Amino acid sequence: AVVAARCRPLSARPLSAAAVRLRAPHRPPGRGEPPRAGGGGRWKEVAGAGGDEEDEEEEEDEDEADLEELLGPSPLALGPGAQRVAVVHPAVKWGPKKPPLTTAELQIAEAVALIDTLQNWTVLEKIIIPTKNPDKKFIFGKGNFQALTEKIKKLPHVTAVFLNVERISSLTKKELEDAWGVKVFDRYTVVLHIFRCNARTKEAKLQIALAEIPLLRSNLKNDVSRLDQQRGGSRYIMGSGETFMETQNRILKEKELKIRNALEKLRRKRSLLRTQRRKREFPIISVMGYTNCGKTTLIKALTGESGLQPRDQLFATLDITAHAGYLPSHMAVIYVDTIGFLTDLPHNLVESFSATLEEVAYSDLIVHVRDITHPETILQKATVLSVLKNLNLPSHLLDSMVEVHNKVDLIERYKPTEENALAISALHGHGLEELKEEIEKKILTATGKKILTVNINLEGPQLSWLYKEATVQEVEVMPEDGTARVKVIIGNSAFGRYRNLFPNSKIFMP
Ligand SMILES: Nc1nc2c(ncn2[C@@H]2O[C@H](COP(=O)(O)OP(=O)(O)OP(=O)(O)O)[C@@H](O)[C@H]2O)c(=O)[nH]1
Ligand SMILES: [Mg+2]
Repeated sequence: AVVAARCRPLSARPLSAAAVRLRAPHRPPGRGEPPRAGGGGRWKEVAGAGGDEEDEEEEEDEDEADLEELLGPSPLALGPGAQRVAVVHPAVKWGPKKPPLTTAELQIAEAVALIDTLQNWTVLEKIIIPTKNPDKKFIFGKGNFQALTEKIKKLPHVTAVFLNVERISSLTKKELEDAWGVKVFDRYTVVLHIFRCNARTKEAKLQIALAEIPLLRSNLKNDVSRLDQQRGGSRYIMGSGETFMETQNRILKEKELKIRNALEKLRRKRSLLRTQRRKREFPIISVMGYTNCGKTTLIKALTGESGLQPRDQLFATLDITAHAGYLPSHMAVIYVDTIGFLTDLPHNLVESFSATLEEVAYSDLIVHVRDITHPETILQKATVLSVLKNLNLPSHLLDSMVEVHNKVDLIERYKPTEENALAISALHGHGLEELKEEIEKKILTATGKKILTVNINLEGPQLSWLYKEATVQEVEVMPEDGTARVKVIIGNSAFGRYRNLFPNSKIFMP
């Protein structure tokens, strides 16, 4: 079912609590102790980072006021109004600019999917227009542009044109709007609008505000050149010695700095969270993939967490969230849900979210989910891999990545062609046991943990030591001689210490 977020201006929505501290629902689990039995523990990121709570609260109130100012209504917000859209796709049919691995039809289908994501926007018309070089100012050749203009003018119900290019300059936008008599949006504006509709946490909102700065800057340039023409030269603001352009630029720069600082602050708290996760030694698994491939659905299936909301919508998830689950040997792990990728996602937008993605570098394993039913699944894979490559992740993370082919319930007798790929249906729960086994294998390698059985004397301190320092899975008591066989998951260093402390304990390696 489509549960699209209703788009309201930012200011109308209350700011959510800062998303920073990792806290289990009831009490924080001790080391090696799973977050909650049964595989459904919900991990929330909530305000405050521990330590001196009162000071923090005061500081937070101040921050809150600052943030509210930064996150005030944006001049670029498109507003909640309905739009009836003509999607225009400039198609390069030949030459070096022709995109590989896709067709104009598939590209326009994705553009339509982006528009469909917005609740009260509808696509009335899809137009593919050939062009040699979509990067040119007017995108189309003269003849094609005229034909297109006539076509658009004959569509009286259309209120906006979505020009499926990464970005158009505000000057071009204005000229096109004048020629067509309707609003014109590029991919950047549409994706930004979707992000704005879906942003829930402060961090996501700040990232969007940051992504807007380059747009505001280029708008400013045009406003100023228009003003200059109107005013015929008097460019200084009285007495300040600063031109209008300089003042506005300074204000933008200050705003950008404030946003970056606020983000930095949130991130510092997040790194604390990371240390906490590390301390508890829960392996971290980042679930990544193209938007709408089923990441959230998979995490929901793996953790049994009912609060997660997968949606048939692009960019449903904008915030990184952590969720606890269990592997077959009862090892507790944390799955991290991430923002989805998109081909030709405007560069600035990716950049503003890349700090969020940098978190991935701290995980122990990446699971790459693919929607194998999507006609562009190969292009999507290439996009995801190229973004991952640009994140400068440690090479062992890229090498150990688990590739998952999702939605196989929609294809009869699906068999992956890629070696090592696992076929699953996150929605129907097929293939999840095999996936968990595979994840466990890789996690054990990545974290240097071992699963082994040790023989202990029940009268000695071994058992309580193991409970404290490792994850105890099974205890089989031998009443006749007062010993027990204990199956544990244990890290390398703990294992070394165990051997030193209890040299006589018998160890059975698997
Ligand atoms: N048929 C089928 N549909 C699935 C499966 N997994 C996910 N879906 C559907 O695909 C859509 C997207 O699922 P999500 O889990 O929200 O995808 P996501 O990757 O988290 O998407 P974003 O957060 O928007 O990037 C939803 O409508 C899901 O019900 C599957 O195994 N089979
Ligand atoms: Mg999601």
